[in-house]
Amino acid sequence: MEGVDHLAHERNKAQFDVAVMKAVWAGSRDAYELFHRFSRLVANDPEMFIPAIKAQATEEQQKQWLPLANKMKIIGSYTQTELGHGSNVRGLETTATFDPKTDEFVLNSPTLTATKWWPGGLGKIATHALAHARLIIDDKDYGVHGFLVQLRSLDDHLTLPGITIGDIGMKYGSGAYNTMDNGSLIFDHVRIPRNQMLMRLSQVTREGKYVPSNVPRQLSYGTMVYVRQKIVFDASIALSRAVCISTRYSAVRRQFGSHNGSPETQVIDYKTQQARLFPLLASAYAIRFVSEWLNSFYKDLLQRLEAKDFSTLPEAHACTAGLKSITTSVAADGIEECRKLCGGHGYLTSSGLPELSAVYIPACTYEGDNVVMLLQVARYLMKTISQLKSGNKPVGTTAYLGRAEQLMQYHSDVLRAEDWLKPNVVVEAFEARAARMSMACAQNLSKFNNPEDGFQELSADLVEAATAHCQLIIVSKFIEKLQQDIPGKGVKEQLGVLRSIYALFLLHKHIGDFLSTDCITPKQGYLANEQLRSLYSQVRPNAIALVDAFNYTDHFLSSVLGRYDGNVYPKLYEEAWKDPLNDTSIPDGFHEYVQPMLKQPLHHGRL
Ligand SMILES: CCCCCCCC(=O)SCCNC(=O)CCNC(=O)[C@H](O)C(C)(C)COP(=O)(O)OP(=O)(O)OC[C@H]1O[C@@H](n2cnc3c(N)ncnc32)[C@H](O)[C@@H]1OP(=O)(O)O
Ligand SMILES: Cc1cc2nc3c(=O)[nH]c(=O)nc-3n(C[C@H](O)[C@H](O)[C@H](O)COP(=O)(O)OP(=O)(O)OC[C@H]3O[C@@H](n4cnc5c(N)ncnc54)[C@H](O)[C@@H]3O)c2cc1C
Repeated sequence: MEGVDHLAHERNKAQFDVAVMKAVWAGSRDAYELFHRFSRLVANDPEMFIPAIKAQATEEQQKQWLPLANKMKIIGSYTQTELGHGSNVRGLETTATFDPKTDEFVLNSPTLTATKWWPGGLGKIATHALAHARLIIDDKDYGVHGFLVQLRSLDDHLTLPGITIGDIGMKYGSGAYNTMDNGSLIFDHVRIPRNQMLMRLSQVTREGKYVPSNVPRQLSYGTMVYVRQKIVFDASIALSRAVCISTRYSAVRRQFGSHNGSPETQVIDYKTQQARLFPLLASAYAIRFVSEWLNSFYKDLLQRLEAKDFSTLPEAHACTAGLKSITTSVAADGIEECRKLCGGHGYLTSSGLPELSAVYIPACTYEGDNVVMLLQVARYLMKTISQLKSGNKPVGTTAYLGRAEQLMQYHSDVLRAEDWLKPNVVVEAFEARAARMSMACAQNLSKFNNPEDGFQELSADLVEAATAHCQLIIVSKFIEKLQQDIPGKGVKEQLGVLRSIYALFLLHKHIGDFLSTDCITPKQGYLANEQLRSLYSQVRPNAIALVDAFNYTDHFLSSVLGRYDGNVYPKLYEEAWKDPLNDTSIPDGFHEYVQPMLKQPLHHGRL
């Protein structure tokens, strides 16, 4: 019935102050930015074009281009990936050759695989590209740099001479990413003025002299680092949306369990449903808190870069790359699990889950393929370990590697299930696991004469070590979050339950790592799982309130299953009738194609 809150009985069970939890969830961002962030998932380009100009253009170039971009007088596309290269930026083939006679660069796509391919906005709407191309001066290749290129006339939007542009076609399912004109672009000797090479980091003089960057060349990758830390925040939005839908629906859905006419059992009360759903609920909170930390870490990096302090740049790259990888994988897999948690109705478009999945899953690929990103983390870990011998004391997120010797001797002293509720017990186990996995890789790498051969041979193990490292970061930041002052009745207690669920779920899922590195005993692993079950029972009465704390409107969720009022069945039925297929009783084509078959005479009893 309209206006009735079918989940009121669930909301009344809450054991904490929901208003405070809403503020904890929103953190430093207001509701607008939460919405704005998610809506940008499919409108990605101003997302990158403008930050890239800020990161790579001189003050003078920024003065010229930023006002135009900010006021949408030009529409830019971050045009890096090509048909033949996306992950390997240094392998890009587009060229920008300096012509000293005319003081111009000539942009060209020398091969088919040099075709720019994927950039958002490029296909139909962008008027300008921030094109990444190999800088060539006097036949010398100086590597990939950024160039601002006008693609279309600002009068009639037609493509300019030498520019061939198209959309790359339909993408995955009917998902919202088909509203994004990811495009293709071929340059045929297109000339641009020299001052349209972004020259904050390195320059080309009028005489054609290359002035190399006096800062780490990787700063030219700065926009990707910026977006990767944003993507971690986006992962918390996408996952929490799916968890909100499936939690509310799990409380509405009843199946089996009726005795003598009693109501059937709410599926949220099944331990299997809890074991699948509650770790995702905990993960949404975990990702939100690590994204807050990462955002502050990134802001600190920017301040340091302003002061030419590059000390945290390698760690910032490793953290943004690794956390982007881990959190997008968890969110993408979690959205699919939430669809399954909703049974058949989860597969309906009106559940909001298929669309959410279709629009979200490329996050595991764009802004850095998730495996390639974890390999970057692995390189960073191996480098950190190789520097231990020279007395280098790791700090920050690798500080635990400075205690690697001690961690190699670690054995968990967990005796009872509740010992796993102690944050220090958990962190030690996760540090020992991560340290031992990285040290084992470093040990094995040292057996190879050619370190690069070793790295390739061991890359699967290295990815697992990088995963362990990133999961340690997320667990640690969740624990740190709860060391802050958090007011409100029961709020910290509930977050403590989620923190333990997040960590012990990971321990259970990756029990092989913990056992094979001899960090814990099988018995201690069993006790962790025992404790998980008890934790799920503690979440159960608070589950609806914990997803209410995301503060999402029904409009934002766009899900019949995730409605705040839980009034699912009437609305499911109502939605179905909105489908144009139900505008007529007899479907199009029936008379032409089906009826003739039905009318066919029977021959000897056979059609
Ligand atoms: C809502 C959001 C919507 C987003 C829409 C999607 C938009 C996009 O997809 S835009 C295109 C994104 N493309 C990518 O992310 C490409 C991924 N590839 C890369 O970033 C690079 O090719 C990468 C890092 C894998 C390799 O770079 P490469 O220059 O070959 O470096 P590599 O040789 O591996 O490492 C050299 C050094 O640079 C360091 N380094 C590499 N990248 C970075 C970085 N970004 N910052 C700092 N240091 C870096 C390495 O750690 C290494 O350090 P050290 O020498 O100390 O070991
Ligand atoms: C929806 C969407 C939007 C995008 N928007 C943009 C945009 O706006 N601008 C832009 O420039 N680009 C954009 N891209 C492109 C995107 O950045 C690239 O697709 C992404 O970086 C992955 O690169 P790739 O396609 O070359 O994958 P590949 O690297 O070819 O990956 C293929 C497989 O090879 C593996 N692999 C690759 N290298 C290694 C290695 N060294 N070791 C082990 N395994 C490896 C990968 O793990 C993966 O399994 C977008 C892509 C998508 C899907």
